[in-house]
Amino acid sequence: MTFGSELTGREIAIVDANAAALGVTRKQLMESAGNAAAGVIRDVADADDRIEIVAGRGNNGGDALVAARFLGAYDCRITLLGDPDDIGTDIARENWDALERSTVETRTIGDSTAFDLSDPDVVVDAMLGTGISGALREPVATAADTINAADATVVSLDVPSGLDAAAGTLAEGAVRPDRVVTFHKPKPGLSDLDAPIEVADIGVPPGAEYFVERGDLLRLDRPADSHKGDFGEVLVIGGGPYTGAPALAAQSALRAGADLVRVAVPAAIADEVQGFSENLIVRPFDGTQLTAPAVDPLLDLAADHDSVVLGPGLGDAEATRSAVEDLLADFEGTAVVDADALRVVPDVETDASLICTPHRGEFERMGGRDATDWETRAEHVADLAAELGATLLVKGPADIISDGESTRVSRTGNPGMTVGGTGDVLAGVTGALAATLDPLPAASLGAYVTGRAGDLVVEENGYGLVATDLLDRVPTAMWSERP
Ligand SMILES: NC(=O)C1=CN([C@@H]2O[C@H](COP(=O)(O)OP(=O)(O)OC[C@H]3O[C@@H](n4cnc5c(N)ncnc54)[C@H](O)[C@@H]3O)[C@@H](O)[C@H]2O)[C@@H](O)CC1
Ligand SMILES: [K+]
Repeated sequence: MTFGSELTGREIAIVDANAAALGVTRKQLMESAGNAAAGVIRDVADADDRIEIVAGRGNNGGDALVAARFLGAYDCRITLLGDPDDIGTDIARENWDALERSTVETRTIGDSTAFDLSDPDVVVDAMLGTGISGALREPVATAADTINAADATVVSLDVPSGLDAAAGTLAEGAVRPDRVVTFHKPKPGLSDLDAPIEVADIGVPPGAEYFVERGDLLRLDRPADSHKGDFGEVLVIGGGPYTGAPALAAQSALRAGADLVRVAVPAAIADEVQGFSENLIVRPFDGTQLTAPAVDPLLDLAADHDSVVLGPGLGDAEATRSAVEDLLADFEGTAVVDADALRVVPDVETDASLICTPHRGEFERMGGRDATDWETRAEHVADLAAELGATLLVKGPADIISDGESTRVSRTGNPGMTVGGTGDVLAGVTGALAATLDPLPAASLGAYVTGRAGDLVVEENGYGLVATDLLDRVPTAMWSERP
């Protein structure tokens, strides 16, 4: 299991979009949800019972419209709260249209004063599901009061209307059901209810929570009222024997949306690094490579950033290795650790939250066990992540991401990306994402976005990709394919 045992509103949207990316449309899921709901309703209803289905204009209502088709043998009436023209989604509207052409009795009520129930035995509450926002508005509020006052068995679909599944709290006047049939997984707040809860399997494809897919992009948010600083400041520490790597990581962090990126490199190469781009803010430290005297000033600088990318181009000199060790030992923030800096991770005690980005060889040098198939390797990645207390992103044809508790697999990317420098791009992108997201989603999206950027390059140009090609595809991969 990769997501939690309960899904919040955003996670449901992610799983739903990932299911679509894996070939199972939301309409198919709605069909299964409606069918499962009808099964529970048949369970509570006698053959000659009168069933009132109260549907809202969102997909929660859509589920009930499907259920009504499966309940053709019953004396069943559907009430749509609001105007059919205002039905919020195509799939709910298609199901409404289908019902209207059928023999099922339908009516629409827009005005709360007109809401009534005709003494039903069973009421199906499908006014609001996980799409609720704020306090109950009319006509839902009055309908909920009427349903709560009715002498009928109330079955809520997915959640009782009025339960805010993001917060796990009940709005005032929420429906008080006798039974709940919830779809795919329990939602926060359901376990606090008195009513029995059934979880219906609606055919979400296995893998929708495991694979990192397009739906995961829904974790990215850039609201219109954003301020400078909301998307984080990133410090890249690298360079010495190599100059291009830290510059590439820093530019990638900028492309991935960080507000500000500083790149700390040895003074001897500062001009050369600056020469790669006028967008870079270079912060030199003394010397030709990272050594002990730079550690304290770098720790001070790092404390002012939301995340650090440590490693690109540092090289493997002994003095650098022990400086990296000292740096990590005293750092308490979030760091993406890449390249030669990875060597010290198994031996270092740190309070920092680390995201390590080894390729397979580096993973084995860190103590990870190899495997010929990626499913087994995924277990080994989880084992080492748990042992190290770090998040690992192990690069390969399928990137495996684990924090020891949850494991994800990203399948974007292509053989053209074995070229030098793509690892620096991944580290920079992940560093930018880690400035605002938790380590596991940051690393998962870092892998997905960098791989997808590489796929976009290859789709356009064919193979012969170089790492700098990825830079301007990073924003495209992040934003233009967001569901
Ligand atoms: N994987 C999924 O995401 C699936 C979701 N399904 C269903 O889809 C539901 C979510 O659908 P939607 O996202 O369309 O949202 P909902 O159907 O839960 O609610 C959206 C509607 O409620 C109105 N509304 C929101 N807050 C209100 C308030 N406080 N007072 C009165 N009206 C309010 C909105 O204007 C909108 O018309 C789930 O609960 C579930 O029943 C199922 O079809 C199966 C698959
Ligand atoms: K409901």
